[in-house]
Amino acid sequence: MAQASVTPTPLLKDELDIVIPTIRNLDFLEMWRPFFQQYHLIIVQDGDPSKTIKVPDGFDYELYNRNDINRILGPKASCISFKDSACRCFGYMISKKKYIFTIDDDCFVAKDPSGKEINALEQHIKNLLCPSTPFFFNTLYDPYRDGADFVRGYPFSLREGAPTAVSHGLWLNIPDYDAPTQLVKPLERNTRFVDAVMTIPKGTLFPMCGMNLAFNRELIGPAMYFGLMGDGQPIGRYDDMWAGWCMKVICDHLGLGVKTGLPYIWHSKASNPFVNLKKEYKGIYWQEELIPFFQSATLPKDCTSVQKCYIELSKQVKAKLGKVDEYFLKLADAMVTWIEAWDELNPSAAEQPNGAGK
Ligand SMILES: O=c1ccn([C@@H]2O[C@H](COP(=O)(O)OP(=O)(O)O[C@H]3O[C@@H](CO)[C@H](O)[C@H]3O)[C@@H](O)[C@H]2O)c(=O)[nH]1
Ligand SMILES: [Mn+2]
Repeated sequence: MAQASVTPTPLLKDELDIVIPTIRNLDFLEMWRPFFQQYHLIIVQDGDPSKTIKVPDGFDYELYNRNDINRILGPKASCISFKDSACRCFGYMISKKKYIFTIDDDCFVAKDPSGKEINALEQHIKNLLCPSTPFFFNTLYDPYRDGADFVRGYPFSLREGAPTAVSHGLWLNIPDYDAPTQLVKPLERNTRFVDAVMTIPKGTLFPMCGMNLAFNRELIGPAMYFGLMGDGQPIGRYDDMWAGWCMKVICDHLGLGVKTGLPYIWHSKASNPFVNLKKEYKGIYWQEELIPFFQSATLPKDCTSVQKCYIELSKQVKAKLGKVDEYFLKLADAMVTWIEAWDELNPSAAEQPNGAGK
């Protein structure tokens, strides 16, 4: 008898939200339909709330514009950026799911060297569902992938690995370069597909890009604040960088893992490098002081939850970065407001030890 074809239920179908920050119609979803249609979308509409964002039929979504954010958060909405992709972190806060995948609306389905379309979401889920190796580097990269393992000399006491909090994907075509690099190399395209996933070692920071990113919201969600960027702020395009530095310090403290590498997406649009330069330039010199701050940041043992870690970090930001620029005094306060808003919207998960969910 012919077997009825059964469509497998996508992994984490009811445990993952896809968060998209946008200022434009979401036609890009058509290309992602085979991979995204079964998942719930959280669309964070930036800019003019009176503009209508068109979403292709057949997708299950909730959409929040600035009016919604102000209505839901009240005065605490001040911590959510306006006119910058940083607004996406509101989607992380309002979600009720265990996992988040966030993607920009100029990111499309890439193909691997064999020409097969890459299901980026599926790869992120694989990355998040298997452990990380932050305490000892495995030279054959991800030991949990099919066809790989721990190499000789890898301590057996460390082979259980650590829970994975973040999966950082990459980009073919337009790489995520800063404005000066973009200006010097306007035609450079990333054509190099590297078939690897690796854990970023404990004690090492990295430049986290928000355009193709997934994370375990119950393990690290409260640390994924994308800061004060865009309208009314002296800096932009450092939203994901700030979140990545805070997140990594907290992951290292709590013994959580962060992976980078597969999956790739196809990044189709180079934003204007001159506009980007205006947004980024303060960040380009501030980061020479920010990185040493994060590299030397330590959190006390009694910081056993992400919220406690984040509040402690905000105190250190206020104490040590205010001398860099008074912006960081404002940012430190916004970090506290973010946690207050997060706990208000997520009372059951508030103050879980080690960031664990309910
Ligand atoms: O004011 C805005 C501008 C854009 N968006 C949405 O955010 C993403 C990213 O926008 P875009 O692709 O135009 O800009 P990029 O320079 O390529 O973005 C990279 O820079 C990072 C820092 O911001 C960002 O995370 C990277 O992807 C799109 O979905 C826009 O619709 C917005 O919400 N508000
Ligand atoms: Mn882009």
